[in-house]
Formats: sequence, C-alpha cells, structure tokens
Amino acid sequence: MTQTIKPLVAGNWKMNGTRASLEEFSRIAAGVSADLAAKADTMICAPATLTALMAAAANGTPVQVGAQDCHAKANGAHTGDLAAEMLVDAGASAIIVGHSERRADHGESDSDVRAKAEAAWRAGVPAIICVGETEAQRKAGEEVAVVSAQLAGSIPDGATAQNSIIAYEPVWAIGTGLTPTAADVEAMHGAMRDVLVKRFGAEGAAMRLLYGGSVKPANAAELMGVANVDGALVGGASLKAADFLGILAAYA
Ligand SMILES: O=C[C@H](O)COP(=O)(O)O
Repeated sequence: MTQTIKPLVAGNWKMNGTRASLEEFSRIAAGVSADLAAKADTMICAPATLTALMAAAANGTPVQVGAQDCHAKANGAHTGDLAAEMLVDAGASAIIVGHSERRADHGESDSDVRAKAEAAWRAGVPAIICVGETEAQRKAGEEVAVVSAQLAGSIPDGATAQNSIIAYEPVWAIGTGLTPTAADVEAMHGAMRDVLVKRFGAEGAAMRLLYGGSVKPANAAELMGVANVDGALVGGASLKAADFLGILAAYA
C-alpha cells in the first residue's frame, strides 16, 4: 500500500443541487472533524451554479470545493462553457476532467481531456483525471489496455503528484450499485501505478489514485483498504451527509 499518500475523498454532485442543498453541504462540512481532516482530504465537486456559494459555506472548514469540468481555453466565444480560471475564481480548488459521463454525453476524447487538464494547471489547480473501461471492454478482458491507453492520452506531460489526481471509475460501476471485487481493483490500481511510475517516476509513485463507482458506507472500508487506492470519487452517496460521512469513516 502507498502509505505515505494522504487520501482524498471527493464527492461529485454531478447535475444535482440547488441553493437549498447547501444545507446538506454544511452538514457534511460540520461532520469532518479535525482528526479526520488530518487523515484524509475531503472535497465536494459542485455544480457550477453552486461553486461560489459552496466555497463560501466551506470557508473555515476542512472541506474543499471542486468543479466538474472546464473548457480548455481561458476565455473567448464559447457560449455556455466555463474556463478553469472562472471556476477557480468562484472558489474551485480542483477540477474533474474526463469523467465518463462527459466522454459519453459530449464525445470528449483523450486529447480533449488532456487539454482540459492543462487548463486546470494553467488556472493553478490540480486536475482530477478520470479513466475507466465499459462493461463490454471488461468482459472482453481489455480493461487494463483500455485504461492504460486513456492514461497515456489523457494525462499531459509534466504531470506531478501535486497537479494531477487520477480517478479510476469503471463505467459499469457508476450509479449501478455494482463494484469490482477488491482483487480486481487491486489489479487495476497496481497496473495504473506501474504505468504512472514508468512515465513520471517518483511523481507517478506519489500520485493519488482514487477509486469511483458505487462507493457506499458499506463497501468503503474494503475498497479504501486496497493497495494503491488513495481515496474515492463518490457520486450518489456524496449527496447525503450521512452517506458521505459514512464513507469517510473508513479513515476514522
Ligand atoms: O464521479 C463519481 C462517479 O461517477 C461515481 O458515481 P456513483 O458513486 O454514483 O456510482
């Protein structure tokens, strides 16, 4: 296990939440004790409409606020899009890029994801770069090859443990209640670590590798205890303080 890496448990609220949901966020923030914060970093990646409000609510708490996507460019005629700089200005301290829902819904390629990761760096925050195979790819035994290719194409040169966090999210495990076995997660995260060390050396060895896909309080301790799993990217269970704090209890 990569014991020296401080884990990160990041929630991804996806397209959920209005101003009324800030109460739930405040319950999350209130539940992260100083003791827990010393053991694991915590973050909620807000919908863009809530970034600034959530960042204000997070002020003085250990919980960071992240964003879920950004445009590759810093400004310009891109109606409806948001630059990384704008999200950081609103209070985001990290930006998810390449989530499988973006790849599927918006046709984002590895090179698009790479450009967005560079945009996050340009804005001064780490990119949370997502990869993961589909069910068909896993059934075909292609999962390591698929994820390795995504890592090669989506992570820019110059990635460090400070500017990049990698999230492995098998597409078939997202929102389904299905998870890979601990042995499957260990095999994948080990393979990812090898790829990262080969390309980035000590920085790759120190990079945080998150697991995402149906992480719940009931399975968090097992999944977070797997070698080379340095935290989680949590979707549905991050919307409820009790569930998110239940996942964090894996680090208590
Ligand atoms: O970004 C989070 C992942 O897509 C996981 O979502 P989930 O926890 O609802 O399965």
